[in-house]
Amino acid sequence: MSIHGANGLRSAPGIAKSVDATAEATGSLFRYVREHIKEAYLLFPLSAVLLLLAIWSATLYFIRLEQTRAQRNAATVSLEIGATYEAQMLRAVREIDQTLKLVKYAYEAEGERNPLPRLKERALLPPPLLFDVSVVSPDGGLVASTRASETGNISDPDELQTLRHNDTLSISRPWKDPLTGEWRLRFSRRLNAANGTFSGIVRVEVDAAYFVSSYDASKLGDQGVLGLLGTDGLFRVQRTGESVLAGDSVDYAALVPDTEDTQALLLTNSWDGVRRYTSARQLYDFPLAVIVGLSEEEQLAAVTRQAHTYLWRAATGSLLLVLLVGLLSRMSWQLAQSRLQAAEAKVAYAERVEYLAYHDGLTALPNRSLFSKLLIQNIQEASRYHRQLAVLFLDLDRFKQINDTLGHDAGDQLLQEVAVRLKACVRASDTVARLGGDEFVILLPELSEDTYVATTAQKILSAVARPFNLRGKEFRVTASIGISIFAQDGLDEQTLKKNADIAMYQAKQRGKNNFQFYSEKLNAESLERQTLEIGLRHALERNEFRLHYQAKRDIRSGQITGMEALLRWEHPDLGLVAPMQFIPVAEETGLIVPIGKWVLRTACLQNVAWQQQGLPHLGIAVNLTARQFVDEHLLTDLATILADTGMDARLLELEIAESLLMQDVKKALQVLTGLKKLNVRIAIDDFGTGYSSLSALKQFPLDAIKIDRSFIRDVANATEDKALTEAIITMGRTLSLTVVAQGVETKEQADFLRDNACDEFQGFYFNKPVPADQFKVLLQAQTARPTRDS
Ligand SMILES: Nc1nc2c(ncn2[C@@H]2O[C@H](COP(=O)(O)O[C@H]3[C@@H](O)[C@H](n4cnc5c(=O)[nH]c(N)nc54)O[C@@H]3COP(=O)(O)O)[C@@H](O)[C@H]2O)c(=O)[nH]1
Repeated sequence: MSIHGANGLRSAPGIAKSVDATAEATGSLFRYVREHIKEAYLLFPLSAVLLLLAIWSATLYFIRLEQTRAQRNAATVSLEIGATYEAQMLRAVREIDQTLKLVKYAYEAEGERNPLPRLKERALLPPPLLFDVSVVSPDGGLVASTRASETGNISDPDELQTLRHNDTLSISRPWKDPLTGEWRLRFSRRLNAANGTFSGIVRVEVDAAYFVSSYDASKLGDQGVLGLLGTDGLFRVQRTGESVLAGDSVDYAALVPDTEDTQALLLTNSWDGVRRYTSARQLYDFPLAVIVGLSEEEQLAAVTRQAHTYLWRAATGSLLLVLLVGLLSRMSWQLAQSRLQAAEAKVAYAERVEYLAYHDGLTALPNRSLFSKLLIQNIQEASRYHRQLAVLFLDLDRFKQINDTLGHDAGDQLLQEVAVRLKACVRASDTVARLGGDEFVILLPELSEDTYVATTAQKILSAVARPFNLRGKEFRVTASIGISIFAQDGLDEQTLKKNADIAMYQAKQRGKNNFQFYSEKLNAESLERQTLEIGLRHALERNEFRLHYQAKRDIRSGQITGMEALLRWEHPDLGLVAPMQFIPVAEETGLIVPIGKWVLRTACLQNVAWQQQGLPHLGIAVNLTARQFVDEHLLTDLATILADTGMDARLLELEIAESLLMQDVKKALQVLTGLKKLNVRIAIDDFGTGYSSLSALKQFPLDAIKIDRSFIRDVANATEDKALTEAIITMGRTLSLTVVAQGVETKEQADFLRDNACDEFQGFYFNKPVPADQFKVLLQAQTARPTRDS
């Protein structure tokens, strides 16, 4: 707050505020001007203001100059006229006084009672047209006069009274002649008798206009004044233009300077209120002063007109300049604005481009690039301050299914909702990003508590698991999360992301809807899986797959009744890879579909080849996985393969796991019916593990069941397994299905199955899976010498 005044009084807060605000506004204005001074829209007006200042300064200067000159001139003229007028009046009054003195002399010295005729005769009197000379008795009676007939007021008691006691020149008050209406003046002197007593007066009467007859309108104008003022302050006569007046009273002392130095003063004349350059001079020896006045308005009229012309021109010029500058400034402003707008649009565009470069268009979350940058920054900080951070890799578990069944719009809606839920689960300082598809990644830069990561991961799982409302229906998805921690699981961005991905994969493997922390063990598994996956992608084209064949034998005769084609992968580095290792990877990646087609085609070709070689026409079984089973092209592909290879469909058996059929009975029935129409045989694989209902089994168009190896393993000893195996065989027989026991490894197992009327065996006890050439030998041997196992 500011303190004003020496008394230390503080100003009121409101005033101080408004002063501050004004100062601030002024400061901002100056700053703005300073920053934009080079802009034409400011430069033009500023230059124009300077130019206007110059124009108006010059105009006003010249006007003032001319006014001063005119004023001086008016004063000078007033003085000059005054000097001339003074001389005229002095002469006129002196002449009048001379006449009075002459008559007085004639009266007193020569004793003439009426000297007027003699003096007139000798032409010593002034012209009678203008002057009336009279002799008046002490009582005011007219003794003699040059006027033919004396009219009007001939006796003036004041005048008589004054001269009775004084022997001076008396000048009367002006009086108006009642006959002519003209103002008149009388000049008188005392007449003495021989003994010196008052004997009357001699008088000269004059038309007052005589004294202002020198009024020259060319010099004095219409409003000038010429006047004869008595020392008593009474105008004896005054003339303005054609108007002759008398009798006005003024302050003599104020009007007539008591000095030799006469000046013309600009005064408002009290008798008519007109401002005039007024000069006044007292007449030497007489109680009179001459007054000359030049009207200010008239004297300055020309200058005023000139000034108006100057002002008009300056105003016109200023207006034109303002208009021109206004126009130029406006154009320049518009140009600057459009430049500014273009620049702003450019900046906005750049910002938009940058935003798009770093954000996901669907969820508005940071994208992969931005996440990488943030992760790198946070790793640097965590490293500097010896802190931990966590990267959570999240993948939705059933997203593809929702996308496929509900469409991409619903999928997008789901992803947006997931993004919102994820953000709600973390702190503002954490980062949620979308990498693409249904993959999200979360950065927890500060792990305040040991349990924070796990708590957050669990919170996320719960949030995602809550139902989503898509297209008016409730849907549920789950998520799998992999977690890597800096610095224990990686020191750089790539490693942390990769390890979180590995952990996420493990979470998927472990049943989904869970989270896993990265570990070295996980890494090893992941590496192996990666190696397999990479190799699998090229295995077909590199012709690395082989088929081995395992015999199925009749339980009584021991004759080979058929065979199962089993896939093998000859990996260039890993050697022969077992199907249990690579088939799950092929299933997950979808590679099982082309690989499965290759198996079907190869098995059929081989079977047809053996038939053509004269070997027995035996059935051949091929396994189908879940993905193959639901593949929409399965039936057409199969029909094509059968047609291409010339394989008898009735000799081809497809083995489908019981658990797979039971997942979706309706769908299974639909596919099995289609397969059946192609005349292929259908066998339920791993029977006993899938908890089939009898009603479902009855619906399916089946040909065989293969009792799962786990029952056979202890069938000779375990009572429960015996009972179950017996029950399965009975059920198979009831449904008229061929019952095959798989995984038979011992004589005891074979005996038990034979005793319980199982139809066929398959297992190492008889044959292991072998390559085609070796299996051919088996077939040839059987053709030559039928065998019997008993
Ligand atoms: N979709 C496809 N699945 C296939 C294909 N080839 C194989 N598989 C599946 O891989 C699983 C493992 O097969 P594999 O390692 O070949 O094992 C088979 C036999 O070697 C094994 N077997 C046979 N007799 C015995 C035995 O006495 N003891 C014992 N421990 N193992 C034995 O059983 C496997 C065949 O089982 P099954 O298919 O249930 O008849 C396997 O589950 C195959 O399904 C393929 O081309 N496509």
